[in-house]
Amino acid sequence: MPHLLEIKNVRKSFGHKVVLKDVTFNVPSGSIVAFIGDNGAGKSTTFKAILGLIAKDGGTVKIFGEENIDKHAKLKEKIGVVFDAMNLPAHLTIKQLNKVFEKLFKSWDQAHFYRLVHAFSLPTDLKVNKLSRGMSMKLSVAVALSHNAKLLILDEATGGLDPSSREELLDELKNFVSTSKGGILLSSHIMSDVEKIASHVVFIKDGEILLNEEKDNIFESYAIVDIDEKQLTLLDKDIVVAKRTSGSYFNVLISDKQALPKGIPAKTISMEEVSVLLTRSEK
Ligand SMILES: Nc1ncnc2c1ncn2[C@@H]1O[C@H](COP(=O)(O)OP(=O)(O)OP(=O)(O)O)[C@@H](O)[C@H]1O
Repeated sequence: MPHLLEIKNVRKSFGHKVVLKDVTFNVPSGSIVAFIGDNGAGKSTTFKAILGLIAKDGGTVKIFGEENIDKHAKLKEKIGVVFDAMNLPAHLTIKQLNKVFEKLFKSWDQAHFYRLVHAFSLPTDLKVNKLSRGMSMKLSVAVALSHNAKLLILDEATGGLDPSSREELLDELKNFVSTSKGGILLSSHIMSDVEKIASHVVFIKDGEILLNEEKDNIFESYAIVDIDEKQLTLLDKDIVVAKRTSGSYFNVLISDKQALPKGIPAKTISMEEVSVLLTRSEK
């Protein structure tokens, strides 16, 4: 079975600025892939290239095995999208929106939509332009989750939400994947969210994928070691994922703690530390 989403060697430049360099990764069914990178790393540009909102310079994007999803209206409905600045009709209330989406989507699930609206504590009689930023975000996610999508593409969907709303939303995303066998690609700067729900993590820096790995594998096999130059020479180069100089020491992310030479202790790691080390690593 093809992956829900396959991105292969996608390239994009704006003028002379190369923004995406051979970006390659997949979203398998049943997975939640966290797309992580600093501001300006290329996450939104990748999302736009996936959705055909910008023309890519090269590479392929396959959604549900199809390269030109635009030609398949039925399949397009199976994608739920949440972008930072969503344009939901400003002068409609949630109740009115429900009616619009009922007509727009063949598989609109009103009961599910209202369940989410209540779970997210959203007011049904307030116009969209009177909702707070966090409320609008939750509404966008409720919409994306209510038309029987198989693939969700969420750009910063939990940013700006209070901790309890984030928890609620993450639970709904997990619920979506386990009940629909769908998949989610989400970008996030909140590493605690990534630790909680991601099955895979893809790190991007300056338009280049630095690491594409199953999350559990990172916690089981990866480690960060603080070592001096002499110890660095003892490390098997194949296990060095990223390296950063810190005074006379090196912080090194390695992919196999079993392969560490004796006497070099491995620290337990958090996704936050992995992310910082990867994004600040030297070439
Ligand atoms: N239309 C455009 N024209 C020129 N440069 C652009 C355009 N869109 C994006 N860029 C540049 O591409 C790079 C990647 O931007 P992108 O929005 O993809 O980053 P991001 O990873 O989503 O960042 P953030 O975490 O801040 O949302 C940035 O350097 C940005 O300035």
